[in-house]
Amino acid sequence: MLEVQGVSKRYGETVALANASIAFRAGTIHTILGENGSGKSTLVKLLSGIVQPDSGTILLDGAPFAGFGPAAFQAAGFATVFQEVLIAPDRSVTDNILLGLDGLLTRTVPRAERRQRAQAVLKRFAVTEIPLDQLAGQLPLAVQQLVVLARAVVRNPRILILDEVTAALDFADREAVFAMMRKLASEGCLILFITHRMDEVMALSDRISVLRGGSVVTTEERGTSTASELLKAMAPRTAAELAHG
Ligand SMILES: Nc1ncnc2c1ncn2[C@@H]1O[C@H](COP(=O)(O)OP(=O)(O)OP(=O)(O)O)[C@@H](O)[C@H]1O
Repeated sequence: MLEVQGVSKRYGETVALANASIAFRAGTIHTILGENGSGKSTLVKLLSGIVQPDSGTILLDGAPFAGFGPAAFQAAGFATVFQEVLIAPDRSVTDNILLGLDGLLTRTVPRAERRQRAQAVLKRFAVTEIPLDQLAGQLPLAVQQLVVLARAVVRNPRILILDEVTAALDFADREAVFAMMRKLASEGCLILFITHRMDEVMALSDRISVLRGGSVVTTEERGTSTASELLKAMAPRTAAELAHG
């Protein structure tokens, strides 16, 4: 469904991605694992239309995807929730969620229906009650992250990219987000999941790719490697130091 083929990206002297290739499958939760600086964020930015590769190709449904810029990627069904909470602080929760939809639609849909749509999408995963009319900037950071997640989900994306989004959430909301991820995947959505937490990786992933120094070390099915084998693939030296105390 989605494939990156031989993708490279440098920032000056720094190689962020080096000839990286991963084939993703629809209807899976595909985790990207890697230490800080291994290229995860660069891959996320590439698949969000924010950075362009120096070389290599993105294939969507078997054809090279020529679009550039966030709007082109969104139109093709990609939705990304970034690690940094990108909220419009002076707009209501409802407005923030419906920012995910077409601008014209959000202006023409009556207020009551706008609230209903925002409520419906939040119900899919937020346990915390979120006041729809409150200015989003006044909410705690974890709640803001749920609002941003709702903005992505309201678009019914084919490809949902979640970059460290669960870190700030409390336990109940995190579990609810995981349940939603599983449900979306069962409906055919591809979910790219970026996390540092090995328990989440082992519990949720259908497939796992490990990045190291911008290269893809492995792409494998869940259960192929143990958590410590994955850690070793991510950071062989750290894993060896841990093993030898
Ligand atoms: N805009 C930039 N300018 C210069 N170097 C950059 C830029 N963005 C990323 N890099 C470098 O590229 C490499 C890969 O970074 P990237 O952010 O993709 O890694 P990451 O695995 O997402 O790390 P983190 O977990 O810290 O977000 C790093 O060495 C980083 O310092």
